[in-house]
Amino acid sequence: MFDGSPSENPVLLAVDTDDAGQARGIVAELQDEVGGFKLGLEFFAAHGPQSVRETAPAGRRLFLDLKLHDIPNTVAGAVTSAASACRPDLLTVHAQGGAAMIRAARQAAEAFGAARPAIVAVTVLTSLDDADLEAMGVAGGATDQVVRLGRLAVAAGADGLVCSPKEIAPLREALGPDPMLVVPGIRMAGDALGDQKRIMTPRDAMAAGATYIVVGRSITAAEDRRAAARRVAAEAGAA
Ligand SMILES: O=C(O)c1cc(=O)[nH]c(=O)n1[C@@H]1O[C@H](COP(=O)(O)O)[C@@H](O)[C@H]1O
Repeated sequence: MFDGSPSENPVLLAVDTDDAGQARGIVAELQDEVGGFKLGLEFFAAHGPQSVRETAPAGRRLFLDLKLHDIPNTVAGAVTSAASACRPDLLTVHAQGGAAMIRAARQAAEAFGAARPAIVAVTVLTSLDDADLEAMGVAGGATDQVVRLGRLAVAAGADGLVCSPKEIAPLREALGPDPMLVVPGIRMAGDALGDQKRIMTPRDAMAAGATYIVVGRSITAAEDRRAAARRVAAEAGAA
């Protein structure tokens, strides 16, 4: 299976668009600057799995971000369908789906043998802060909740976790060096936050122990995307 070992370039570029031509253009322009590409719900809902496969370049990681969150049987079926159709290296589920759901996702992935996708569990979205969690009945703040969900997800068979950069250190302390930590909520100094609330720079996130960083608008919204991608990759320590 995809082992998640960091290669020279830990930057996964989030290609968030419903325009297939634009997505292909971004991939063609930046495939030498990043370690892989994330295609998510916006693209998948518009164009489906075949187009995901056609857009992902060979030799780069494909992160299929569908954030599956349903009963175990349904998630297992969705993992099977998505893995067959798209052959992703990484596939997301929501940790809040619970242990049985994560176990079912992992079991479904195992059927693909050595080529199986890594199951990565999203803990607490980076667009939420402590007040948002409190409003949803989660007391104790984002860090506690991320560590709680992270322990549960890894014990249930998740290969890795999605967390904000703020929780990398507490997760490493709780779970050690093994779980793959896939980290969005990345901004270069001075960039607009947009809807993100728990953020850090590429340099700080990598120094804290991220395996991969997920970067979208800091690169895709830049006037010169290639230069922006190079700056992010250089900060992240890419060779
Ligand atoms: O699962 C994710 O990738 C994800 C989880 C999360 O908690 N926060 C988050 O921003 N993401 C994704 O990471 C990307 C961040 O994009 P930018 O904010 O443009 O860098 C988006 O594609 C989000 O879907």
